[in-house]
Amino acid sequence: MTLRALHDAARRTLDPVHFDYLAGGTGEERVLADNERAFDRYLLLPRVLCGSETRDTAVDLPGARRTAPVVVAPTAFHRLMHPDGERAAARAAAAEGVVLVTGTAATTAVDGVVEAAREADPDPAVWFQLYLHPRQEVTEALVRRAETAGCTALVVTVDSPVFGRHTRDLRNGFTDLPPGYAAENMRDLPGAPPGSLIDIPMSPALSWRDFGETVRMTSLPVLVKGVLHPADARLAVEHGAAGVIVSNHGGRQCDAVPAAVDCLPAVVGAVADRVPVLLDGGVRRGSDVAVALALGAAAVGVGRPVVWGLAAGGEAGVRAVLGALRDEYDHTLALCGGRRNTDLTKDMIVRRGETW
Ligand SMILES: Cc1cc2nc3c(=O)[nH]c(=O)nc-3n(C[C@H](O)[C@H](O)[C@H](O)COP(=O)(O)O)c2cc1C
Ligand SMILES: CCCCCCC(=O)C(=O)O
Repeated sequence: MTLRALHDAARRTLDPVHFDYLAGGTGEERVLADNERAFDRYLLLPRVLCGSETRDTAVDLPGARRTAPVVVAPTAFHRLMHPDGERAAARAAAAEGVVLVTGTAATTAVDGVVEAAREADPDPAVWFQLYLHPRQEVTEALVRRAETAGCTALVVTVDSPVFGRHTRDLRNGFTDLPPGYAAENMRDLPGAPPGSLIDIPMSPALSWRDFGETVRMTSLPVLVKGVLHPADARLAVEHGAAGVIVSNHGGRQCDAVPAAVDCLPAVVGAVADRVPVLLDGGVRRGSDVAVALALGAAAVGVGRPVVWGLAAGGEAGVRAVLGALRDEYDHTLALCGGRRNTDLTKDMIVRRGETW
């Protein structure tokens, strides 16, 4: 099935309020639209007579050597989308040989997510996405939970000093999870009675110092997610980040920022000689993966399409999305004369309408 067909199937399957939560963005959804549209502005300039019969798309990322430069970006509340929720996504990602990022707001606790990934691959790569808690002991408890579960890296999301105003959710009155669903990682944390949950508060008072303290509390590599400004990418590396994810949260935070891919070259210029730079936002086809890699990304994250697959077909649906992206990417790499990811280089990018 094509990604478009899976999107349509997800729309037919899901409660419209939950579909809106998945599909929507902040404000007038300008950034959401631009993330996808921006990829149309980049074209690939193939090289010829330099390819090979088979290609090696493997990638080395912090805490993970995987078979394709695609990462399942953290998306909250999978059990709203399919009864098997995060477990289905984890099995699919592990079976397809890609990193899965599960998160603070997952509806399955991180140990269950890693356990499910191990059903498909005894040595999976599951990263844990962390919203830093204003109380450091809560952040630390979440870090220990991820370490104990077997996560191989942490991802700290820094683009959410306050929660974005998701227009569709506000219109729909979708402000809380329905009964029977919870952000399970927030259960039994310090300061809460046994068995109870605590909130995931956003705090604009968090700083690079808090990020640095998180890096120091673990031996796992810590990536930072949600960087657009090259100066922040440099600060992230100075404070110990093992990788930088260029992201505007899929157009769900500030509705006046550039498309993620347009921010990639400056961040690559700032730090890619020191740490891997990843990108997410608007990746919908294998050629988008190739463009991002040619612009200097080590890998791309994919958010909504994975959840379309999950809603439409559970584990098989997620595998269909990841398999399609991998096949299209491999095909594009072949068409560009590449043998491996690093054969895609910046000189192979032209901007639509510009001469070079
Ligand atoms: C439904 C949904 C939930 C999300 N939840 C989180 C989250 O809990 N933590 C986080 O860091 N990013 C979250 N994101 C942002 C994604 O990780 C990612 O940045 C974004 O989806 C990429 O854009 P794409 O959907 O166009 O691929 C979420 C995105 C969506 C669509
Ligand atoms: C206060 C609950 C936090 C959920 C965060 C989910 C998210 O990041 C999103 O974009 O939605």
